[in-house]
Amino acid sequence: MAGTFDGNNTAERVGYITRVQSFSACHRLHSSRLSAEDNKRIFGKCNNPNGHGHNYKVEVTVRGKIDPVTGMVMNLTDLKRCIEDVVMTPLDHKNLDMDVPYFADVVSTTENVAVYIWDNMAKVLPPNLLYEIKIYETDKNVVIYRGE
Ligand SMILES: Nc1nc2c(c(=O)[nH]1)N=C([C@H](O)[C@H](O)COP(=O)(O)OP(=O)(O)OP(=O)(O)O)CN2
Ligand SMILES: [Zn+2]
Repeated sequence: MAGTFDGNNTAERVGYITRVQSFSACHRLHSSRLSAEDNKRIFGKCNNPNGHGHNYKVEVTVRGKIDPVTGMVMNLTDLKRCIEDVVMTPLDHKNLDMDVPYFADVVSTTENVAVYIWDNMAKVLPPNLLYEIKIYETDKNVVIYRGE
């Protein structure tokens, strides 16, 4: 009958789900490809030799079909475990430049932290599900990376 609600099970629906996680880390913005003068000029106070810290907030968003049986794009409990492995274990309470081998020669900007998280989340999630990594370095500095 026209207008009768038949649920949403006949149409394919796409949803976006996000898990939010915070971690604390310190870092220094410094490039081995730049002179000391250029590092100071470009990175300013963030080039302080002894570093500085942030309470980062990361939002991991996956995009996919809402399974008509489970009602889920993916189980958020599984997403939580992936974030624990990819974000919390390697990054929380760490010196990004010294404790995370990836950043030994990659400047630990929030853009590059987002790329690091993207690349490693993509390895542990089902194919083509990862949509966006959004990081709040501070309340005012926000970076989005979508794998491009
Ligand atoms: N493109 C980028 N620029 C900067 C990054 C970055 O990751 N990508 N990071 C920094 C520093 O890490 C720095 O800690 C940010 O400092 P600041 O802007 O001072 O942070 P606040 O939001 O706390 O600033 P206030 O305006 O003083 O509150 C710099 N640039
Ligand atoms: Zn910083």
